[in-house]
Amino acid sequence: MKRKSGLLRSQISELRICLAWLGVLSLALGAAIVGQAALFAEIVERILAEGAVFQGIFAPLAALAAVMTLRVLLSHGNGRLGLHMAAEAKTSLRAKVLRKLTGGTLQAALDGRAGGKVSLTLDAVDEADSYFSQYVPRMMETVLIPPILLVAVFTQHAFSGLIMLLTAPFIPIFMVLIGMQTRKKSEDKVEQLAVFSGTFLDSLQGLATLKLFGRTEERQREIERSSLGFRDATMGILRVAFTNSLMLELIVMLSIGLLALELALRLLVYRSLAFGPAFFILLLAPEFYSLLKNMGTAFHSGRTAMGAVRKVEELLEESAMGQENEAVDSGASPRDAEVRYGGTSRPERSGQAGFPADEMAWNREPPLIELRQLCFRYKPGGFALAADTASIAPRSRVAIVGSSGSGKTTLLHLIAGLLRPLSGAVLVNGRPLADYAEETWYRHIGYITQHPYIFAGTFAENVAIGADREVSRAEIADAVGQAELTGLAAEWEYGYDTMVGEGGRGLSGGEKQRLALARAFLKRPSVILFDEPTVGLDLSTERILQRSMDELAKQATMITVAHRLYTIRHADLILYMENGVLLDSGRHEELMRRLPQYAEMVEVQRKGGLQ
Ligand SMILES: Nc1ncnc2c1ncn2[C@@H]1O[C@H](COP(=O)(O)OP(=O)(O)OP(=O)(O)O)[C@@H](O)[C@H]1O
Repeated sequence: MKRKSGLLRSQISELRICLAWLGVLSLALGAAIVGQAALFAEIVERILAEGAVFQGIFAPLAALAAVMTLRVLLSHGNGRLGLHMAAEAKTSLRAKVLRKLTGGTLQAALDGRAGGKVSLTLDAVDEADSYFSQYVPRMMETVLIPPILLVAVFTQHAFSGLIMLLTAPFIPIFMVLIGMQTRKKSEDKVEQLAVFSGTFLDSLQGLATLKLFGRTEERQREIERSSLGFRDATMGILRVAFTNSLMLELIVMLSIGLLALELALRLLVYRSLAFGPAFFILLLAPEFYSLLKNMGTAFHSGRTAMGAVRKVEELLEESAMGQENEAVDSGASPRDAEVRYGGTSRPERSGQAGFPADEMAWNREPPLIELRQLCFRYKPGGFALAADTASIAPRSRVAIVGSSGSGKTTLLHLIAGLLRPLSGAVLVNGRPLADYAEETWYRHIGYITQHPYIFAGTFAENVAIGADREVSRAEIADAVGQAELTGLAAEWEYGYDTMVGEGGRGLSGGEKQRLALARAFLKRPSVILFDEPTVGLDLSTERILQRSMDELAKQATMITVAHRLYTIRHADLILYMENGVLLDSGRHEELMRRLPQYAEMVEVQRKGGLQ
């Protein structure tokens, strides 16, 4: 068994009380098993040896019924406790994962595959179930009950006890051997399953493309191949598992057989043992071995669960480390740490000055935003961004420009606080952004991306998330009107109550952006980040977008990743990015004069007719 992970240890320590109860129940269960065997042996001995009738065995029979009932109740209690522990542990693990995923930066959320994270949150956490519902209770039973049974046997007949003591280790040893044999096969199976699901999902997502290129049959064969691979891997494991359980049964049978032979010889040939104790030992032997066998089964589920918990732990460690580095580098405060770490205070970070959550009190008045020696990397050795200095005045219109991949979106995300710089800072009203509480900052920010997120819900609900308060239908209608979307909703049968997003009706790219605008009208942020569409929208949508942006910009600072010459020329400040470096900043005329790359870009855009 692998070393117990820190996360597992902390989960177990959270469940200390349940574990203590589990111990008490297991001890009582051990006593009940011994009592049941003793009473049963007593009754049989009275009937066979003493020829007792019903009156003679009434008392032990009643006691046996009571002990058996108690045993059932104790087993049930153990099961319930296991399930309770599993539920508690899963809730706590899932909460930890979700807190990390939602409390972290955009960067942490972007790292790795989305599917992997979903699988981690749902599947891996579910797999941890068997550790608490199976492995822990079975282990507790195996550690506590067999010694009780052994002591009981030793008190009756030491030699039989010795046989049980010597044969017992064969079962765990055999289990370990099976584990070693199936480990590689299980890993193969998981890999085959990943390949199979991957191929299947890819094919589904790209069905249209595959059809257009006439590649469906080829893909079908590939799916077939990977599904057969998965089947073979599963069958391989089942083959080993069946053979091994046969072997295991054989070991148990041989051990019990050996014990029975020894007892029979003592009883009948040497006559050195009475019937009662011999029968009692024979009743306890199957219980003893079956407990050890159960431990073997639990061992396997425990092993899988430990792997799953390890995966969860890696995710937690990864994001914790990433966030800590970023936060320390950017001089984040403990208050910030509290927001990002989901309330976990870190002792090594105390001593820095903290700021109250409502510190950002600019009362909807746009703040002064400054960039100071900003450095950022997604990954070591990868794309690097450097922005020395720039000052964004309140209510100004800023255009971030540059060629594709030059880092415009990255800079926008850094300004938004969605990414945290490795060094340097984004100053908001003279104070590093990291000093402010996340929720407070985001309350003042509006971000209109090229692909706004539309969640499954009604159209009205989708607009309403723009506000951080309860909003009336009239307010929603007003915002929708300002984004010039009223006509669209009016066409639908259920109007504002029409379901949109996943499972509902679809929206075009332009409609989605206007919905994002409606959200912004509802929120009225003092800083608006806008990722201008790269593809040309139709003329009427373009105009609506322009009018809406102009309206929103009256009371806000507008920072746009700009592609249209109109936006660029009318900007108060243009930030020109090249290969991740903020090369120059200034107004259109200034840059035209002193930055040949900029003049060239403008020329290309002009020729492209993007005005
Ligand atoms: N999550 C990420 N992880 C690693 N690298 C990334 C990530 N996002 C972007 N990059 C890389 O960072 C660089 C800058 O990307 P960015 O999206 O900021 O460019 P851009 O100027 O906005 O491009 P475009 O105009 O094409 O949208 C690119 O080389 C991109 O591949």
